Amino acid sequence: MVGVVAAKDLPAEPSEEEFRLGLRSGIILCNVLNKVQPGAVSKVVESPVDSGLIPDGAPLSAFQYFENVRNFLVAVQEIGIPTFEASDLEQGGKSSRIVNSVLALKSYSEWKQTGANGVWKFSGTIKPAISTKSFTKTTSRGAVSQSDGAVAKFTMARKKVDNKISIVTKKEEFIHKNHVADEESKKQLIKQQMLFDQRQKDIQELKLTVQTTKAGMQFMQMKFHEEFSNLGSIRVYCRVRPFLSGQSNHLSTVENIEDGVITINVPSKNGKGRKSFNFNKVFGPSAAQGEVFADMQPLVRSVLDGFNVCIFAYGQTGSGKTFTMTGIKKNHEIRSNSQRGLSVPDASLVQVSSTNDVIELMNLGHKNRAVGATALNDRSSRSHSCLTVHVQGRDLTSGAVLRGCMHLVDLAGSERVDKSEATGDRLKEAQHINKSLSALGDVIASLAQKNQHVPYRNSKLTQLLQDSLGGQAKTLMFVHISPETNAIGETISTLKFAERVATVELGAARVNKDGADVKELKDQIASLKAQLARKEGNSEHSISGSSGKYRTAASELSPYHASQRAADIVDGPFGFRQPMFDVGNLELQSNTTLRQKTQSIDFDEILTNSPRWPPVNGLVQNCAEDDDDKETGTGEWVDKVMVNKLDVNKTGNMLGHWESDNGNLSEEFYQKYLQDSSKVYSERSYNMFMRGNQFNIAGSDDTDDVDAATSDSSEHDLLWQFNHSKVTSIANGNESKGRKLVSKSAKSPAALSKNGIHSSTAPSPSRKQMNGVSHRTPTRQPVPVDMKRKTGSRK
Ligand SMILES: Nc1ncnc2c1ncn2[C@@H]1O[C@H](COP(=O)(O)OP(=O)(O)OP(=O)(O)O)[C@@H](O)[C@H]1O
Repeated sequence: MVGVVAAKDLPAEPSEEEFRLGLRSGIILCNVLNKVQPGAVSKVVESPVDSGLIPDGAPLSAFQYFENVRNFLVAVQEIGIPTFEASDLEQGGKSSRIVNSVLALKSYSEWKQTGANGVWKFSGTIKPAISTKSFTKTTSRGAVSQSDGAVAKFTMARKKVDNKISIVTKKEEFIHKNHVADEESKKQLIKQQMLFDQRQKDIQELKLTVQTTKAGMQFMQMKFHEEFSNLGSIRVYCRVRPFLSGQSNHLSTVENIEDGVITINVPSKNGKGRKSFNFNKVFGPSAAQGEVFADMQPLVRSVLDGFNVCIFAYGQTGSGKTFTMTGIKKNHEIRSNSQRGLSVPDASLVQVSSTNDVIELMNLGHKNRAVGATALNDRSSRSHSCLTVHVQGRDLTSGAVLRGCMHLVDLAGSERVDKSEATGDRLKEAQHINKSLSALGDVIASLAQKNQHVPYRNSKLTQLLQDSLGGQAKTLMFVHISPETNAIGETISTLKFAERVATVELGAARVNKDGADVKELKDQIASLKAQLARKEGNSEHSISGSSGKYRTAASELSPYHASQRAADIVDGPFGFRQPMFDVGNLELQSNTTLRQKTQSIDFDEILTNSPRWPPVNGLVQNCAEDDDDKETGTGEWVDKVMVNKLDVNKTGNMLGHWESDNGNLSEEFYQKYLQDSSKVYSERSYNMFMRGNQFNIAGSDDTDDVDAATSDSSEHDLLWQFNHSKVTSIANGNESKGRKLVSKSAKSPAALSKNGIHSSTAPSPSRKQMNGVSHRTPTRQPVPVDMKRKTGSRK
């Protein structure tokens, strides 16, 4: 049986648990009451705990519970305490204890603050108006009678409570709204977090893509450089000179320049035609020097990577070759000042401290290029000029040695002698120049046709360029043209030639690199050979007597001379991979006449007074290199940049008369130059000088001289045979005598004999083909057994 306890039975003060239970049970009571008397409690607040909004055990909202209790009490007040069936209470799932607890609540005049966190706090103004006296104890269906008393009071209280309730409700709504807002912002936050995560992921992916692309780019770049390095083929640039100041007619033959294509206006039957030429690059008349240099900078820089580089300027006389190669070919201004007299503002001022310094400077000035006025160029270079820079670097980590050298070749201009109005010496020069340029054409033609034999030896120029044209160097030909209409013939032939050059395929450019260990071994061998050679030199000294002083000195200088000299005589003064300084010394030894003539030269003095340059080891190392090492064993360069300037033809021209018929240097030469130089020249200037000497000796079999004498330098010399087949040229009968000679000389020693040249001075292609090496027996020199050396033929 379930009963309702009478007030007297109520505990004086319910326990906290009872209190909570009472509060919790408010909803049950309301439900039970409503069941007994439907509609008694109009509003039953669902417990937030029961509805799951507040997790069990969390602080409870007193209002929510209390509201139910209050509603129950109000309802009881109004309808009277009903009689509960036990089952009713049971239905509520709670025992009578609950009911007791609830009833216990009303016995308090004020609600108390209970609980630890204060959420229970309720400043109770609700005071149940039910008098405890009005409760009647019932037995089976215990009924409680309603008290008559404090209805009015209760109504007032109820109003107050209602007010409170509305406030509380608002607060609850506010809280609810906040809660909803919180939920919303929570969702937003989560959404943003997800977005952020996604972005992060995207960024990571992008980063990865960038990295991959970067790596790809680097790879491509590397490949490009690799391929560029290996390309090896000649690059051809073209430059158009602007009209010169003073020229009145500015009608240019150049129609258009665009992306490496230059279009020239050419006269044709119909009046005007056009012809386009393709090059790697074309610089117009307005191109500045800086622009040109910027383009060539990587090529120049590759010398530091151990490549051999050759840049040669080609073109008609006056077309701007020297301008490109030297920056300006400036006329020094001479100023007259009343106080200081004459002055040359642009001239260099060099400090000197000895007579030698002065002589050396004079020598340098003397060696500066001679120019001569022609009708086509009032300061025409009458020689080819070659500036060589040797560079050696060592990889500090691996110890590998990289060697590179760069040749800057400013060719003398080709010219039509009728136009240049050259006569006398000028004419000879012109013939000489045209002849060697023509030989260059032959070489290019042979290379383009992939001929087995390439006639490098037909001129000094082609000998000089041999390794750059056929070897593993990087070669840039810088072709120049004049814009004037009256130069159209030369312009077209020049461009045709250049285009032909562009088709030449060279071997892949190679780095001159020695591993540290190889280098060490080479040094050892070189040192041993040096000792050996020194011994031999000493013994020779005792035998040869008179020339002993010189020989001893020379052998100290370089034992390499003895074994290499003949090879150098035969194959040319300096391959591009040979240190140029070897050559001068070499020739001194190789020529007996010279030896006799130079006994008065005090080499000891030169050697003592001058720093040894290059180091003996370097020279000795060359000695250790046989022919097969030629590409890699390029000789030892000093650990600094060394600059040599050599005027190839100039030397020949200047000293043209000192090459006697028998191929030895003329007396006059020794007297005029060497003996003087022995007194005053430092080793370096001496070497420079002797290089020119070497050059002429090397050309002992050179047909230049003969050609120069026989060439008529007609226009056909300028419209080189490489543009047309030789057969055609010859058949046309336009071939100059000199040209025919050159062509034949390259092919038939017999032909040379016919023309008065000793057959043995000409290269022998048939022998080359047999063994792939050059066997040439110069008539003017004894040929040591070891003179064999690689031919100029490209392999
Ligand atoms: N790009 C240029 N801008 C201005 N002036 C130039 C340019 N190129 C050449 N010149 C001028 O043209 C003239 C001839 O040039 P340069 O002497 O360099 O020709 P070249 O081809 O070397 O002749 P040669 O073969 O006869 O020696 C010079 O006065 C030079 O200053």
